[in-house]
Amino acid sequence: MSKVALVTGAGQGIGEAIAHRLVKDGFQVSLIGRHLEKVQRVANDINANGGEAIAIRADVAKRDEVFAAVKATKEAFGDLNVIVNNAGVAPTTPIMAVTEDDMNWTWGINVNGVVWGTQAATEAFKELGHGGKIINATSQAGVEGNENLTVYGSTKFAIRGITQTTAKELAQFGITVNAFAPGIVKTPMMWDIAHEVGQNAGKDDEWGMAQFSDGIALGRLSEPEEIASVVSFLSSDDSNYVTGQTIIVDGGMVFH
Ligand SMILES: NC(=O)C1=CN([C@@H]2O[C@H](COP(=O)(O)OP(=O)(O)OC[C@H]3O[C@@H](n4cnc5c(N)ncnc54)[C@H](O)[C@@H]3O)[C@@H](O)[C@H]2O)C=CC1
Ligand SMILES: CC(=O)C(C)=O
Repeated sequence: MSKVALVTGAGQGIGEAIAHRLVKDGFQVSLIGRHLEKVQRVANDINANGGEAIAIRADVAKRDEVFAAVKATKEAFGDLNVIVNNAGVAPTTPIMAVTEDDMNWTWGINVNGVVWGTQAATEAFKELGHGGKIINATSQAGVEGNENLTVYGSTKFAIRGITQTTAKELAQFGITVNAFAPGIVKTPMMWDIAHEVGQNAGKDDEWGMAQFSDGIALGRLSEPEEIASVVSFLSSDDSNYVTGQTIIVDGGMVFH
C-alpha cells in the first residue's frame, strides 16, 4: 500500500521538487500552499503523469488552516505518514531596519508554521494508530550567521531547535523529526533575494555565484532536486534510526 506525504509550500521551488520526488518514491501527496492555483498546477502535473496528488489552499501561519489541511489529507487518502514543513519566506533585513512586522510575519510563517504542522501531523499519526516522520526546512543560514539575515536566520536557527526538542518529545509515539538545511538553491526564493538587493532579473545565477561561490566547496549552486533527494531519504524507512538531526545539503558552505 502506498504511503501518504503532505508537503507545504509545494507550489514552486524546493517544495515542488520534493512533491515530484516523493511521488517517484511511491507516495500519494497532498500539496499545501497559500495560492491554490500554484499547488493545483503541480498536482495536475503529477496526476497527468501517473501519480496521485491533491492540492489544498492553506496559510501555514494559521493554526486552524494547517489542522484543516492535515484533516482533509487524511480523509482524501485515508492515511498520513510524512509531513514536510517546507514553506518559508526569506526577507533580507539589515539589523537596524528590522521592524516588528518583519519579525512577526517571518516568525509566523517559518517558525509557527513548523509548530502547527508538527502538532497537526502528530495528532493525525496518533489517530491513525502509527508513527510518522516530520521533516522541517531549515537553512545554512540556520547553522551559521549570515549578514543581513537576522530575521530569516533567527527563524532557521529556531527550527533546528524545534527539530531537536520535538524529536525527544515525540520519539515515544514512533515519530522521528529531522531537518534539511539547503545552501543556495536555484528557486524563486533566491531570485527574490537577488532582486531585493537590487540585482537585474535574468542575471540571477550569476548573482548567486558572485555572492556565494567562494563559500561553496563544490563551486556551484544547488538544484532543487538535490534537496529533494535528501528529503526522500528522510521520508524512507532507511532513516528510521535518525531523529533530531539537521542534514546540511549546501555543497560544503558550512561544516558542523
Ligand atoms: N532557495 C534557497 O536557496 C533556500 C531555501 N531554503 C528553505 O527551503 C524552503 C523552500 O524554499 P524555496 O523553494 O527556495 O522557496 P520559494 O519561495 O521558491 O517557495 C516557497 C513556497 O512556500 C509558499 N509559502 C510561503 N509562505 C507560505 C504560507 N504562509 N503558507 C503556505 N505556503 C507558503 C510560497 O507561496 C512558495 O510557493 C524554505 O523554507 C526556505 O527557507 C533554505 C535554504 C536555502
Ligand atoms: C535563502 C537561504 O536560506 C539562504 C540564503 O541561505
